[in-house]
Amino acid sequence: MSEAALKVDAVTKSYGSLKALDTLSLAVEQGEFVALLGPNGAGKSTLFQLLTGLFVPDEGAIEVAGHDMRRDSRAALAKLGVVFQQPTLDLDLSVVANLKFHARLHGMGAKAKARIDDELARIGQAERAKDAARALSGGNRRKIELARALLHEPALLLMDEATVGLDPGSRELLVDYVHKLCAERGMGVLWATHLVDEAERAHRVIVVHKGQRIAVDTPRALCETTNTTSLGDAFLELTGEVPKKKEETV
Ligand SMILES: Nc1ncnc2c1ncn2[C@@H]1O[C@H](COP(=O)(O)OP(=O)(O)OP(=O)(O)O)[C@@H](O)[C@H]1O
Repeated sequence: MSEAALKVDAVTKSYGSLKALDTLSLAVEQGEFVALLGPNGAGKSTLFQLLTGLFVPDEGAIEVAGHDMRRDSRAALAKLGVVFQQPTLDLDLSVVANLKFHARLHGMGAKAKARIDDELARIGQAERAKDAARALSGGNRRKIELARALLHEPALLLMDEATVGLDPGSRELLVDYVHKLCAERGMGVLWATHLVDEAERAHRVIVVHKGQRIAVDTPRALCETTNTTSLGDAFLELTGEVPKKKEETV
């Protein structure tokens, strides 16, 4: 069997007496789109901080494409692409300069230019290459962040609430594009969200609540086991929390 894009084995992380993650295990196979669905405070951000090497787990292990995050973090991180919830482009730099900076961080050398041109063209942003990032809409900035995350051809793409703040059209486009990436490139995707409609087309959905994995299955199987007819109702049944379908303005 081929190597998993991601393996998380019984990971625990506490802040003082609060267990933000409690012996959480999950896997993402190559070419698989896995949605990590949980209400605010479920522990999704904490998990992503561990997956990106910002913090280490108190217990448990993480492997990216066969590389242990603790023992071989450089190799593990080289196989990882990330789009964070918070914008991370330098708005004063051009689109292409933002991407070149990332390419240098990954030591991409001479092949960087071709990879940048290719990813920008695929995501429909080639003609914006020389524009300042500041001149782009929120949806287009997110596309540039995604193109950047793909430059070094990661085995695993992490999307951390990556649609927050986007209009419904841009949200849908991003979800579609990432599904296509899984199918065409065989990349594993872990898509963290609190929005149930973004998880509906996932190959598998992992429901997390209060730091624990409470269910993992296909959307259809989650409905069957909870005797419900929609993923939203299954989520309510499993967590007791009313699911969110779209960004709510406060
Ligand atoms: N630095 C911290 N110090 C103390 N508690 C924290 C810290 N970061 C997170 N927590 C707590 O840990 C729990 C999990 O938080 P986390 O941010 O990982 O959840 P989340 O699912 O990503 O939610 P959100 O979408 O609101 O960020 C919450 O109860 C949160 O209050």
